Amino acid sequence: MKELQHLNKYFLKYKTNLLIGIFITIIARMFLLFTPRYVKKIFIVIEKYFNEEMPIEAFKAELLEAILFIIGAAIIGGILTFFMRQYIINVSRYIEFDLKNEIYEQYQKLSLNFYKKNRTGDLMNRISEDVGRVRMYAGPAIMYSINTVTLFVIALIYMFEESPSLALYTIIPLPILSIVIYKLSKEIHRRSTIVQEYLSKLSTFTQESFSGISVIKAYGIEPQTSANFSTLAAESKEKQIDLARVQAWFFPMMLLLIGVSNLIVIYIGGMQYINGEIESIGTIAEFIIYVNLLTWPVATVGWVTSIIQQAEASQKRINEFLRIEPEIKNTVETDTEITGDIEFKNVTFTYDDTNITALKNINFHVKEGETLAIIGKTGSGKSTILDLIGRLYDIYEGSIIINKQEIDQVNLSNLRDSIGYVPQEAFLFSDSLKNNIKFGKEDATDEEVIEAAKNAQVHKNIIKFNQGYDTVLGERGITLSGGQKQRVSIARAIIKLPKILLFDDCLSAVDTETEEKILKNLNKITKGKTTIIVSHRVSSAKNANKIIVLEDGEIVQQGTHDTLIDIDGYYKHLYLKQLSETTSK
Ligand SMILES: Nc1ncnc2c1ncn2[C@@H]1O[C@H](COP(=O)(O)OP(=O)(O)OP(=O)(O)O)[C@@H](O)[C@H]1O
Repeated sequence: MKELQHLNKYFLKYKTNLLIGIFITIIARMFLLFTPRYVKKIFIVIEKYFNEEMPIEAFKAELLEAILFIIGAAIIGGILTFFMRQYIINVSRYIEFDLKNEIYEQYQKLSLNFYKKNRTGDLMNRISEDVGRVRMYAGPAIMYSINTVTLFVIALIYMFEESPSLALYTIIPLPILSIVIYKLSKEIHRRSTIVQEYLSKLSTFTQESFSGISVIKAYGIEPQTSANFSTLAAESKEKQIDLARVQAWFFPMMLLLIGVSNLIVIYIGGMQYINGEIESIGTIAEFIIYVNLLTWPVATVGWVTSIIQQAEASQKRINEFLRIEPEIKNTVETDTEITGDIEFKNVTFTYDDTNITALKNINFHVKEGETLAIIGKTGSGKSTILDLIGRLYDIYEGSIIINKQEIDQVNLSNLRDSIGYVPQEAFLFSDSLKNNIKFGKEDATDEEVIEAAKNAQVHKNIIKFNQGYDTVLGERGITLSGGQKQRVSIARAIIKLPKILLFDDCLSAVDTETEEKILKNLNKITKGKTTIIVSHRVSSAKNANKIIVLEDGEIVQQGTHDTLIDIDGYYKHLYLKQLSETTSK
């Protein structure tokens, strides 16, 4: 229960609703327990009438009174049960909502490293399945526990008042029932976890085959994919059948134990009646109702125990995430005005998960409004430089100076707000094109969206779609070509008119002619803004104020286009190669 203490703050938050719910539960159970007593009363009245100890009028009046009481208690009990669920189950839904938000907020705070170390499925499970299990504790488990305790205490008092020995015999099978249900619930949970795993395997498999359908078709491997699917589906079916087999035991076991309890009451009660130890046969009827009323609550003791165990395990997993301190923290509360002056001083950076030293002793300085181009082979560390400027990772060797201040002394949200970043792999949301562009600036007008799209050379493509800017993109923008996606992504970054623009090889999928046009537009837009362009093409770099060439994480050349084409090295090589490619076309 230690882990579940995390929920106490929520119980405290919703204490009023919870207390009302508990109060209503107690009252509702009291009404429910009127019934057996009045059933006994009816038996006594009937016995008296047949023994001619009561006149017919009195008999009718007493009978009517007892029946009305039973009906009244059932109606009131029913209404109260409705409100009991309304209060307690609703509290569990509020807690579920709060907990989901708490986890989601924590996810947003955590750095990229966290996402690399944890699988997406795991992250999703914590917020859906684990929270779902915890909710079962916060709602049903609490409700059924109060229900059981109240019912049990009141019924036991009534039963011991009537006949202590019969009461004792009646409750003997109940703990056995509880244990059996507990064992069954545990086994059901174990098997349903396996079923759940198979269901996620199946959905991952189908999702991947749908996303990769073009590859599957191109390679003609549909029969193989279908066979793999059938195997997985067959295994999943077996697990479902395993689960159904244990579940099928649940009700027969309950019925068996209720039957045994009823027999005990009838047998022992009958003997006691014959021996004159109990005054009326009505007592036996009363006890039979108690047994039936108590069976379900007692069975829930086992069920609730297993719910609490599952909730504890789930909350433990949730707490593990909630306790993680974000690696990248904002330590500056006051606003920092970002001008766009960026300097790297002896920066060496190693990714701690792969131990790859992506940058070695990097030094450069881009002044406000300047353009820096970074050229280099794949894996040379270009993207890493951009990630460090956005402080997606912290460095431990050297320093990154923004606005003449160490990067960790700059207000993190100000820094990120002032960056327009175009990643290497454009990611578009399943939303309209307009909203995808406005993502960079929520309050942008339609004119601003169009202007940004024009500058990114994608406006003409967009207006060709039937719904223009309102065209909704499928998952990851599958309806757009690679080059179109890149340009929408550029429009998203430039609509913000940020102080710093970071382009990570984002023109790789557009032809050189369009690249030329975009670069020309960018020239206008990026006036006064610090721009860093990562590219494999000399055409993207040639107009930059500074060019650095990276190799294996080190700067091997730096200068301007004019100086670098005169020096023998990677840049000149690339320039001549790309020049000959253009002229041979
Ligand atoms: N998130 C990461 N975690 C661990 N290692 C990484 C990560 N990102 C990059 N690396 C490693 O760091 C090195 C530099 O990668 P980086 O992406 O910066 O290169 P790049 O020059 O941008 O390459 P490309 O032109 O192919 O995009 C590579 O060896 C890469 O495997």
